[in-house]
Amino acid sequence: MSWLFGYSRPQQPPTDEPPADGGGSAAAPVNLTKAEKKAMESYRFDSSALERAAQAARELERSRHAKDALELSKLQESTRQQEQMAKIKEYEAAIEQAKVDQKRVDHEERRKTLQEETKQHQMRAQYQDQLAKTRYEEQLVQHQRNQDEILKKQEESVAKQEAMRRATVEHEMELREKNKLKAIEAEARARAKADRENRDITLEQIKLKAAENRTTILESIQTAGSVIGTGLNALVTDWDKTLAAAGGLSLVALGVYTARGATSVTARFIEARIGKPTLVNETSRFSLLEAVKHPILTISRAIANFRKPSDALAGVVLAPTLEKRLRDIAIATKNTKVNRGFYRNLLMYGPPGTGKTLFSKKLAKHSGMDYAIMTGGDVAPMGKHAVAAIHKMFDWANTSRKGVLLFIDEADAFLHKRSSAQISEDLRAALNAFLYRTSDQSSRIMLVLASNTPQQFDSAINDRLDKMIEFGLPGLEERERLIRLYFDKFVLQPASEGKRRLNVDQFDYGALCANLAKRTAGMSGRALSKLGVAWQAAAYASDDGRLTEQMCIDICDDAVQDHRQKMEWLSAEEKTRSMMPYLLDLPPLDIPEENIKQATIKELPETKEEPKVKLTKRKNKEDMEK
Ligand SMILES: Nc1ncnc2c1ncn2[C@@H]1O[C@H](COP(=O)(O)OP(=O)(O)OP(=O)(O)O)[C@@H](O)[C@H]1O
Repeated sequence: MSWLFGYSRPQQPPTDEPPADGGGSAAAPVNLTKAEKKAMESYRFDSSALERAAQAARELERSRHAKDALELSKLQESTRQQEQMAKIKEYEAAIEQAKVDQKRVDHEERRKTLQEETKQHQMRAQYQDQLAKTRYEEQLVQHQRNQDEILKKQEESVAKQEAMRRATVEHEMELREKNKLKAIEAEARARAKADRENRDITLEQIKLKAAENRTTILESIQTAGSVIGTGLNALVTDWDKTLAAAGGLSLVALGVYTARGATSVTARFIEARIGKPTLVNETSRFSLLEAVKHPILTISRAIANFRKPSDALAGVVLAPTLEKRLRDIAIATKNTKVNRGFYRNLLMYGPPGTGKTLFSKKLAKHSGMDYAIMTGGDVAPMGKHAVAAIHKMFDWANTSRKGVLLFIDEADAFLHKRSSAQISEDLRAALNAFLYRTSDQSSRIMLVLASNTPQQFDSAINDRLDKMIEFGLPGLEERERLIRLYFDKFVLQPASEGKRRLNVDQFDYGALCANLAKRTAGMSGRALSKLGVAWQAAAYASDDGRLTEQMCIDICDDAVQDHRQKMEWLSAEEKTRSMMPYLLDLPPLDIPEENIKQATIKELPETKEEPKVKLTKRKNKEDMEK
């Protein structure tokens, strides 16, 4: 509409000239100054615009497009209004956005404050906690101190009471003693007085008794003398009677002595054959008593004995060099048996569970001998009966036709040095008896001693030994063979039989055994055999009776940990004594094999000196020094 009022047109500058239309009514005074004119201009109403508007309105009214123009102008106006509205909306949106931003900032600020507050709270709580802990600890210490004091006081009081009690008892005893003495004295005095008073009567009685005794004895002597005299007279006069009496007496004496000797010989003979001596724990020898007690076992043993002699090293896993030595010994022993030669005495030494007993049994079986196992530790508890038991055992062994391999486990327990202060009189006597029975080479008894500490043997025992064999802990290869052996025996065989509830997962058994061999460094053959038993037990214990590879590894790791714990429990002295110096400092599980077996026993001890242990192959010196 602006054009209506003439806004759209350029405004004409006010001119100084008078308007042409002769609007003379408003004609300006001619002689006005410029400032006056300007002041007047501001009060003047310019009607030309109105006139122009009226003119335009008239023209418009006359125009054919007046309506359209009006519509157009309305449209333009509404468009402009909408634009304004949109701008207002934009402004409002911007204001809302600003409010949201403000809120976010406020929220952020509040969150930070909250965080800070939480932190402060936490710190305060921690501090308070610390304070409480310190206070509690102080209280505990105080409490402990109080307890100690109470305990001390109690102890003192108990000690005082005890002292008082003892003093009372002593006093009581003293009084009792005094009373007793007084009573005895009074009694003695009374008796003396009574004796003194009855002296005459007593003397009379004694005299009468003595006279009676004398008469009785004289009469008996007279009677006996007359009887014997008559008998002797008759004997001397009759010579036949004399001879018969002498013969009878001699025969009676002979009969008594013969019966006594025969009874003891028969008893010893029967004892030696029927039962096994008390000292022998286990034997392969047939005995009547054992056959009655365990008939099935005896029959199965007898059947096994009739079979071909087994290999001495079957089922025994050892290092190749040791295996070769033992094979030579087995062959020599067998030939000795065949040729009825003299057996050689052996000493097997080394850590426990390395196969000493196992090999000895196999050796006896292989050579066709009987074996008998006794334990050195059984001798000491027998006390003074030990000597008789040792003699009995040797007597029993000597009666064997096949020959006996006498295996003495833990031999050091009773074959100690005689000079040792620890050895008792009974044990010394037992050792002497043993030395006496083994002084000569025997074609009946092969002595095999096993010990973890042979350095303690008496020198005379060392003198009796012909061969000494060291059984070391199994190396990597031997461990692998052992694990294979026991995995097969305790897991694969029962699983393949199918009779028992045992299944094994499918995996590479060989690889597993090799892996486990690496993990079990330092473990003995016995420990590895127990591993096999543990696998079997784990399979039976599982829900489906299935043994997995992981189970095998876990059980093995457990066993290794247990083994390490056991080794740590051993005192250093025990480790040295039991010839396991390489266990003084156990290597970590992943240490390579060659670094583990760093030490071996080099020298057997001299008789008097303490064992000399030489550590060789020190590859990881630092580890050992630790
Ligand atoms: N070298 C080995 N080969 C196969 N099995 C072995 C070996 N060493 C030990 N074992 C297993 O350990 C068990 C115990 O071994 P053995 O009784 O022979 O040991 P040891 O050396 O006599 O021990 P200790 O000194 O404690 O008497 C054996 O029955 C066997 O199952």
